[in-house]
Amino acid sequence: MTDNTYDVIVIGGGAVGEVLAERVVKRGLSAAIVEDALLGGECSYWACMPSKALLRSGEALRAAKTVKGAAEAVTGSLDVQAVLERRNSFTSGWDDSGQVKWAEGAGITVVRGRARIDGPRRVVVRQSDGAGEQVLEARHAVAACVGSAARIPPVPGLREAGPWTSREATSAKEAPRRLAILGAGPVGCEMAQAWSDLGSEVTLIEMRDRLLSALEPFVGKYVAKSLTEAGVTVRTGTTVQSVTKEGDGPIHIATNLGEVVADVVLCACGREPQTQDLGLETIGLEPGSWLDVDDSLRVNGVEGGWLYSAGDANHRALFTHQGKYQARIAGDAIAARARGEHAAPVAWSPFAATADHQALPAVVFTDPEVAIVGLTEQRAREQGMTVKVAEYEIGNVAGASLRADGYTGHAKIVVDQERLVIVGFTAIGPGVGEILQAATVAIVGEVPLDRLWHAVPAYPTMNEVWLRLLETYGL
Ligand SMILES: Cc1cc2nc3c(=O)[nH]c(=O)nc-3n(C[C@H](O)[C@H](O)[C@H](O)COP(=O)(O)OP(=O)(O)OC[C@H]3O[C@@H](n4cnc5c(N)ncnc54)[C@H](O)[C@@H]3O)c2cc1C
Ligand SMILES: NC(=O)c1ccc[n+]([C@@H]2O[C@H](COP(=O)([O-])OP(=O)(O)OC[C@H]3O[C@@H](n4cnc5c(N)ncnc54)[C@H](O)[C@@H]3O)[C@@H](O)[C@H]2O)c1
Repeated sequence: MTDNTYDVIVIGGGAVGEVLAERVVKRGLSAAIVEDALLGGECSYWACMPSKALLRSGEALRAAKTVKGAAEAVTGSLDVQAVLERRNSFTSGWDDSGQVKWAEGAGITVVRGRARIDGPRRVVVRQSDGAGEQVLEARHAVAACVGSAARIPPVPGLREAGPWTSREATSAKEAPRRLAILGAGPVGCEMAQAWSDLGSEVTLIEMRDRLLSALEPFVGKYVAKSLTEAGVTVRTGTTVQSVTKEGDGPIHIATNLGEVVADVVLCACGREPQTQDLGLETIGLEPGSWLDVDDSLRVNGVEGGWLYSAGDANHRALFTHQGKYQARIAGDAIAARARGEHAAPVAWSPFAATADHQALPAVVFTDPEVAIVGLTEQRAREQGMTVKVAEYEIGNVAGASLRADGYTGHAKIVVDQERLVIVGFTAIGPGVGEILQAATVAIVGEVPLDRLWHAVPAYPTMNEVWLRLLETYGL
């Protein structure tokens, strides 16, 4: 045993790596996190937190405008500088010393540098301070929580135009005059909302025929309508052919439906793995690939089963909350196996991230926001389920009409006809993120509809949509 031996070595100190390290330490193991950049990762500095901070002020302003009495008091517009300063406070000015203090307080060793795997249970770190290389050994497990990076599609001229990725879009210090966004997934739609609120002329370009195309079709229509009303130019079914930028001049984006001119182009076209230089070839895995894991987050195809991966790096569910859930599951599985237990990843046991498959919740923070958990109707049918759906206009419930004059929103449940349980829930409307957990509990708990009928929503809250959905379904 040397000083550089730990029970568990976590590569990547994003939100997910931090939770995994904390979990194993709480279970009595020693742990080191190797982090190359800022401890806290993407979510804290370039993703969830700064993006939501950029969005919140506009949402609050609009919310006040939808309540008569309060609306009359809104006489100004957003203070852009104040919004950006508030965003900066959420990223602690891109300083991770608070996170390092937390980790050390939790009993985790933080090693600064770029890590690569060098054969079984061995990690070599190129130290950030230039001091050379350090070799770490793991007694029980290495967990690769290395996250993901923005994907730049192979469009001629795009890279040369110096596009923004989500990193620049969440950390920019001023609003571009004209912003073109490629891709209308969660990143593209949220950033269109945020920078439009902050004064940019935004054009949102999506190659598919609707926004947020992985979700129920009504979602994309609502978001397109609200973004258009906010002044965003929405172009769906649009293929980018080439991008040209000459000197300091504007960027010209040639598409199948004409040209878009912008000062900045943001690539919001999905994510790619960060495993090119992780040393995967030393253990028989393919560099540059997502890490394929079983339900206990153990990487498949590694002899001895000592390598785990949680969070974006395994490409199961690219959300902070779900990555942290995986980290808790992986941490418990590692600790149990270190005690000599089998820790079989049986569905819904402490050692299986079962919710990744059946109950993945998410909120897209456009205005109105989108809340989803479980399967869409189409996905459920593709999985061979016989389903019946119920839909309801949320504005008809008293709680929603009190919340905003002219509240507009829509909700849908997907019910498995064999088991008579809800397998999917989607809602769009102001504040729907706050009613999502009820759906998650119903799906995870596989609560039978005839029992759910007795879960009475308090009046007058937006939760009453649950009663209306069940009535529309036929109860
Ligand atoms: C704009 C945007 C907004 C988002 N908003 C939300 C949201 O509102 N809610 C939500 O749930 N999700 C959101 N997400 C997704 C969320 O950010 C990710 O799912 C989450 O950050 C993944 O966490 P992670 O720990 O797996 O990876 P990361 O946060 O990427 O952390 C990985 C860490 O590993 C380090 N690293 C990588 N390779 C090495 C190496 N070889 N050696 C040492 N260190 C290494 C990196 O420096 C990094 O710090 C958003 C994503 C984006 C892009
Ligand atoms: N609120 C949240 O929880 C939140 C917010 C942002 C991101 N995220 C996470 O981050 C991940 C990445 O988000 P994302 O939006 O970058 O990826 P995504 O894969 O969800 O969406 C990318 C979009 O870009 C489109 N696209 C791809 N290439 C294109 C091209 N050349 N031209 C035009 N359109 C193109 C795709 O059709 C798709 O609609 C998501 O999977 C999500 O899990 C979550």
